[in-house]
Amino acid sequence: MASSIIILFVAAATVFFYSRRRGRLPLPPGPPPKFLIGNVHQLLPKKEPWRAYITWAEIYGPIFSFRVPNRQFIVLSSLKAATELLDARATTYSDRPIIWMLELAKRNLTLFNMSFNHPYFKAYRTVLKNSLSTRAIQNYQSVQTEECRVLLDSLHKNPACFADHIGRNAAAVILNLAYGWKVTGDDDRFSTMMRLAFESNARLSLPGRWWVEGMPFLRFLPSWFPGAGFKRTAIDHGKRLSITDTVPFNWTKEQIRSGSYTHSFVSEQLLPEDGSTVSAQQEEIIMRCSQVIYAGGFDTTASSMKSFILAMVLFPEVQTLAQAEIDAVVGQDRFPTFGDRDKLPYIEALILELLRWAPVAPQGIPHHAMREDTYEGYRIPKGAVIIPNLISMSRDKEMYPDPSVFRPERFLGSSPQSDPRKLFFGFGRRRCPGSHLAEASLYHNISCILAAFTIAKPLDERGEEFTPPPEYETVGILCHPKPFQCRFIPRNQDLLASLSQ
Ligand code: HEM
Repeated sequence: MASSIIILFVAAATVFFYSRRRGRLPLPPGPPPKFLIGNVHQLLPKKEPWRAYITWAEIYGPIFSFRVPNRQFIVLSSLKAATELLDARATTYSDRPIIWMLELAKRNLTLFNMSFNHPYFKAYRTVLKNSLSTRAIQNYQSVQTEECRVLLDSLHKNPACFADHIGRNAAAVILNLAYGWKVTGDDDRFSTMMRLAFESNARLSLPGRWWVEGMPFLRFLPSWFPGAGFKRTAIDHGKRLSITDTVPFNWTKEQIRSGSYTHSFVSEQLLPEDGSTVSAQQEEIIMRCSQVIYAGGFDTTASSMKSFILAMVLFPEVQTLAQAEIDAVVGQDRFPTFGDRDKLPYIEALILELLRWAPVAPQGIPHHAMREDTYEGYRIPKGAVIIPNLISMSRDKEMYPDPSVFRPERFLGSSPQSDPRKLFFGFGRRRCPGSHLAEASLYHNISCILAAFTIAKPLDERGEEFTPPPEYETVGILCHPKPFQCRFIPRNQDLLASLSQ
């Protein structure tokens, strides 16, 4: 009896001592906060807090912290810190912070914002993992091939609007894949609806834009109250977003009912091969998955494709090597196909370099610490927002020497540099489920564009080439190259003529 009491006492003392010690650990270093507002005044420019993270990472190292106003942020700027925490301790770090504007808009059930503990979370991830696996996405190669031909034809006929053609291509592939919907023109009904919804979502989730994110008690203000306009904004945008829940999904259901439908993610899920009935709950999960396929796959792929065009303008020697590989393997009398992919290692390395050189989401998507943790002598408080600072990782000189140079050779040879897929598709249980589809789309579009055209610097009014500046703008959490000019010089007129046949 006495020995049990002693053991209990020692155990309790150890727990007490340990928790005290943990409590005493400091937060990671960071810029000194101001009394009430924290570091909000230093997160500039407001739309692009990741620019401040680059500077702070240089000053404070691979793990630093800041506060906005009473929300604690921890920023991970090295692959080591990100994988040791977000991958290796995934059960602690796979939640998402609450975005109050999305809560107010009643958008908390989309996968991007859904809590790791939500009963639907696992089901969502399983559906997406299975339907976007390397094997499953082969079903969509014909859609990607067909839409790539439309893209090449548009680039040939109207090269000045290349960014619009790229956007249309990304939307067309995703809408066809998700719902079996064929985009027909520039004012396509579903493309427009989804784009507007996407803009609403980006606006509501803009980091640093809304006071309520740092002072959640503001959400209790009645919407008529002076200064509570943010609540009305959330509700208005929420209505616009909710249309995308039902309209495309019900359209596909209607097509299935009529007996004439195109194979898509939704049709495949609603008509299981074993003939089993889909419950109302499963139907809701399928509907929400189809929505995140669009939300996750549209702007990301479009951004990467625009960065590819920019990279080819800025690094013509890479383009020459890539075209030489395509000519040697594929020849000049047909376009590359998915079947050629394994035989085009330089193109594969070019795609990896594209993911690294131009991170689509420079600050990733924030994670959330579900319990208190310690790392490298620092305390990570429960509830902290964890930012994977992908932009700084992409510029890590030890991992990627000469980081601003676009050099696919980094990923070739006997000692390739660190695989950027470990970073740029995210971490832990929130890792991007669309990575295989994204890479397949990039491969097909990039190899076909390089087979068809040489992308060249634009000409000024004197007919001389000039170099467009590599400038980026941020929309929500995603980055795009700012509009720039370039030329698409046809390499093979016969091949291009075959597109119109
Ligand atoms: C170049 C293309 C793409 C890039 C760079 C990219 C990158 C990312 C990143 C960094 C995350 C956050 C992971 C994390 O929280 O740690 C993410 C999440 C996600 N991505 Fe992608 N992605 C791309 C394409 C796609 C595509 C094509 C789809 C769908 C077809 C997709 C669907 C998603 C979804 C649904 C999530 C949320 C996962 C969750 O919260 O559990 N992405 N992506």
